[in-house]
Amino acid sequence: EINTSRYNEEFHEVCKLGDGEFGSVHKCLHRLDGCTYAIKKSKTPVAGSVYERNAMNEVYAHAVLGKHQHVVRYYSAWAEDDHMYIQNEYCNGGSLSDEIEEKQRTKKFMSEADVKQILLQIAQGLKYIHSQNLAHLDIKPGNIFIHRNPKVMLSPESGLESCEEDEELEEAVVYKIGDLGHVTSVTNPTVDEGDCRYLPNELLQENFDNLPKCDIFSLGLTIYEAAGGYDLPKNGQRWHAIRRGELPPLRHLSEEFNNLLKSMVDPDPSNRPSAVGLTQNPVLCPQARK
Ligand SMILES: Cn1cc(CCO)c2c3c(c(-c4ccccc4Cl)cc21)C(=O)NC3=O
Repeated sequence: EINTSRYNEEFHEVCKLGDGEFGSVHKCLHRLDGCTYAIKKSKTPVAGSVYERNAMNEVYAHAVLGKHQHVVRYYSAWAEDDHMYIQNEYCNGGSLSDEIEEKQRTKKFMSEADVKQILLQIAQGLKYIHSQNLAHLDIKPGNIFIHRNPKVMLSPESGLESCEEDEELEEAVVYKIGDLGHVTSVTNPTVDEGDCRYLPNELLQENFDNLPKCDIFSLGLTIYEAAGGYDLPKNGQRWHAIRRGELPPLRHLSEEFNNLLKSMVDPDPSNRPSAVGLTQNPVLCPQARK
């Protein structure tokens, strides 16, 4: 028939998850496999525009970044009725931005242990993205999605606990890097920078020599904000002070953790830890995980 649409045929639209100038994202139930997905619907970008390149970057990046526990999984993308659709893994816990707003509303800070967990998990996601010679370039709370696994009670006699010693046990709360619309190659970048609140100065000066360290800078400010470092400035004196490495220490966090955050936003990218360095940093995990 004329109005056959893969979107409507294959999926039942449950609810809207968000929208913006990019288009809209819905929580959708796949009629056949019974699984829930997040599907972004956006207007077909004008051929040759930066929007088209971003749209293609996003799909290429997802295709290259197959399956990783800390990167939102991609399933499919298609075009129909003058729109583009991308079908991703649905994360049921909202975004880190939602969680930060919740903490600000209830006047509760995240504990140092909580923010260390987020930092370690996202560093693992960045380690994977950077190992594929890609950089994300838009790391921020709104692009980190949360998935909460049901509590699986493994009683010892059940023998269900992981038989493989080194099997990555499903974590109760999993943080995942999403929105790959700004992802670009580290070696021959076509940079369309993300949200200026989280970007290092060198990127705005169009110095693309060390894009992975731009992600580290953005992650540092993301964690600083999650730890209760108030809303970050978009410009002005405070914006420049942070880019001079002046990050006011957070009193409820340890000195060593404050120093780690400070090193992540160092004005000199070479002084910032790499994603690999972060995943091995004893401050984040006493027994440094692999
Ligand atoms: C606004 N919004 C809310 C959510 C659910 C969080 O609990 C969400 C998701 C995604 C995305 C998304 C971002 C960028 C590109 C494509 C998608 Cl589907 C947007 C999302 C995505 O890829 N997976 C999501 O769960």
